[in-house]
Amino acid sequence: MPLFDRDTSIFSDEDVLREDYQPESIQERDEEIDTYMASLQPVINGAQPRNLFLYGKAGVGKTAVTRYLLSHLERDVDAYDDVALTVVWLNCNNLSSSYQVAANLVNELRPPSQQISTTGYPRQTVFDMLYTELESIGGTVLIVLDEIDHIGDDDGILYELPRARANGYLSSVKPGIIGISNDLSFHDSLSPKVKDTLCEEEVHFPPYTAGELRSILEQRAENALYETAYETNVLSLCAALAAQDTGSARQALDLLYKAGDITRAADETTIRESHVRDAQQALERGQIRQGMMELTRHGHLALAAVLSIAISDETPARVREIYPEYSAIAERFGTKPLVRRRMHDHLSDLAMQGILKRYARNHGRSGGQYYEYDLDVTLELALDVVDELEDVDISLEAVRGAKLRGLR
Ligand SMILES: Nc1ncnc2c1ncn2[C@@H]1O[C@H](COP(=O)(O)OP(=O)(O)OP(=O)(O)O)[C@@H](O)[C@H]1O
Repeated sequence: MPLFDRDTSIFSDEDVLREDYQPESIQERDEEIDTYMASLQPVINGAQPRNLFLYGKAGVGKTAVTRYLLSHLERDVDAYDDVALTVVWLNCNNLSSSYQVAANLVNELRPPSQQISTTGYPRQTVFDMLYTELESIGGTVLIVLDEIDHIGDDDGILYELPRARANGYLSSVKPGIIGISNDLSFHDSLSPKVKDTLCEEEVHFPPYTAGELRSILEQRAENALYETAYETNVLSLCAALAAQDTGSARQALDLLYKAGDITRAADETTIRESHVRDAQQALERGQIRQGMMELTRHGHLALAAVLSIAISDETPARVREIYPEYSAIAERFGTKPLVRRRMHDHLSDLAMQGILKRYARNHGRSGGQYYEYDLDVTLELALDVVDELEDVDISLEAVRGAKLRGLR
């Protein structure tokens, strides 16, 4: 008897639920697609492309829609002899300057044997190399810069590249930039010059509603799961949970995939609501674990302080109550405590990551505001995760100690 055998009851093609799967059609984004297509129209007309800025939170379809439209555009330009389109994708994660973006673009355009070092050249040299590469391609070149917000303040390339033709650096190529960002504040932080150029056209992708997520899930489930693999309300539940939390299609798809996994692991043949709820907990745990793993030492210490206060049932707690606990734990583990304000920065970061919850309170008549913090996840979950993090940071030992005290 084989050790492994094929899945015959849950997944007919589980790859369809994976992150990198490109759906053949896009659901529920008609308005955004209309605006997007209008912005791409000059390309098929053989004109200079417009620059485009797409923004919206994670998982709301920016990449999926871009891939879908650009693959159609690449196919459709074939019908016109006078348009040659090249699409270049660059993820700007970890690229924090125009120089780095330009150098990485050069490498995207060059064969592996002619790659350049991404440091050490004068800025203009790298830009000149980029212009040379673009000229050698010719035609229309659409440059998709995903996670463009990583470029930060050093955003000159977003102005210079689209203007390169007008400024005489390029002649045989028509470049256009498609910038994608899930940092909603990036748009406001752009300099007016860059904003005018890059944001010539803008498409905002709002979070999905439960109904929209349901139709995205229906389309995927049809190809990914056997017809009898799930109870009817399962898709609605995944859609509702994701809509209440983030409005992200990625989250909804992850929930369904995980629920299928849990069902399969339990040797059952039908995904039910309880599997979705278990999946939600498992994913949440995974996220918290990831968030905790990535904390700095002082992040761990600040979290340890809140956890130990939560164990004594004294949360929400004010910063001035958390600070002595934090300092005591830090000293116990041989780390010099930060000043209160800096520890507070760590508490804010933990709140941003969804590990802590922050409440702004007002001092009665005297005015002024102060903050209180509490766990944003159940104490049980946080402690379980901490228990699993055997090798993380010694500071979390403090929490284990507190846990034992609490149990006594
Ligand atoms: N309208 C849609 N129709 C079908 N599938 C979709 C739709 N929107 C999103 N998806 C799917 O959801 C997942 C996440 O979408 P996508 O990667 O496009 O999000 P994003 O907005 O680019 O997120 P991020 O900013 O994190 O990169 C992908 O698997 C994608 O195929």
